[in-house]
Amino acid sequence: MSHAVIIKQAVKKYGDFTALNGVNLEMKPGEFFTLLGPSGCGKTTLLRMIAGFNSVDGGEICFDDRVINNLDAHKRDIGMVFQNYAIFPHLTVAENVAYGLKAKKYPKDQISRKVEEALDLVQIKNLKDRKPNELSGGQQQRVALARAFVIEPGVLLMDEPLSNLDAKLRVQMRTVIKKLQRRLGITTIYVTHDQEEALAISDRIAVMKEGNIMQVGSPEDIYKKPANTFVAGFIGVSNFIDCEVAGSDPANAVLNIKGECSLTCKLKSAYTGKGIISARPEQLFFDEKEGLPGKIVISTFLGDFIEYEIQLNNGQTIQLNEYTKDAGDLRPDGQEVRVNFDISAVGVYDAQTQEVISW
Ligand SMILES: Nc1ncnc2c1ncn2[C@@H]1O[C@H](COP(=O)(O)OP(=O)(O)OP(=O)(O)O)[C@@H](O)[C@H]1O
Repeated sequence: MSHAVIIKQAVKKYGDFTALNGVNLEMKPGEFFTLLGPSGCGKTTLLRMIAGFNSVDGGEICFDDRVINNLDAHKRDIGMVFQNYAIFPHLTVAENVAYGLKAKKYPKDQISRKVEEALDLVQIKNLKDRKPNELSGGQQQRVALARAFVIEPGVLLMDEPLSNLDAKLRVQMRTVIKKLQRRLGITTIYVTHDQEEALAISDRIAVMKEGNIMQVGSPEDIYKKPANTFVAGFIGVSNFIDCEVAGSDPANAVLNIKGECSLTCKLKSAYTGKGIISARPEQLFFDEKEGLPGKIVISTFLGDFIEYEIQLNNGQTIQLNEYTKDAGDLRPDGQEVRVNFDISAVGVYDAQTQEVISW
């Protein structure tokens, strides 16, 4: 049965260095949950704590309502898939997949049936008698996957399982993993530093930075409503535009962008001071009358959209994407333009705390 995984105030220290700084997370049974963040933010450390390979220096790791801090890794009801596959080189594909079932002393006929089913699910039944060195990277990762889920663990842990594959195979394999997870319904915790992969594969994502959780949400939430400028900058592309916020009345706050443009928006609460507007390239558009004045530095035709790099008169460089089907003729480099956006669609952040303040 799939477990809920609950992390309460988890702390990990390596000497003086704090790798996890009181992390709280709750993964629901059957959920595909991704830990996403730049290199060194603590993703693998947290995954290894859940697996039982890292000790817990503070807080609790729970499967359902059971604290498992001190439970041995092999008693935790987990399956694990690593970046480097970690399949046994001297065993055939079928023997690799059967390994965990043998250890659990399943009867022989059940083992061969389960192995057949697992190999069928990852579509490598025809390779069952091969040794790992006779397989491609993608095929080896399918073996590792089958070996992990065949034992029907309550939680499946995956640490950058696709990062050794080439770009095309990575995209194929993430669909294989997603479909498989949906079908099996095993709670899955997936580590990656690739934001596109995280958006594509997850039910929910926790974005991490320096041992802290910056935001938890669905891929759509995280992309459309970043809680802070770190998430806005890490997931997709964001243009950050400085402004002054006069928001003593939060229902009618006025944003002033270097005297060139004044906008009103709704804030969560009263705030007056320096602000940052974060707008996605596709949220910006050309406006003949209003908006921020600037000049096109370079235009790049990319098929389905055109990417414009624009230098604003206030000195900032921004990126505006226009979908080809909505665009007129390609605008030439050097053209003077005005750039506008719908203030209710973009995020406004407190320049000091970097947290979102707009409604
Ligand atoms: N055994 C260790 N001893 C000392 N420091 C460690 C140890 N393991 C990890 N760290 C440090 O803890 C921090 C978090 O490491 P971790 O491997 O969890 O990061 P990560 O987010 O998984 O990064 P990556 O994407 O590069 O794998 C890093 O700064 C790392 O140098």
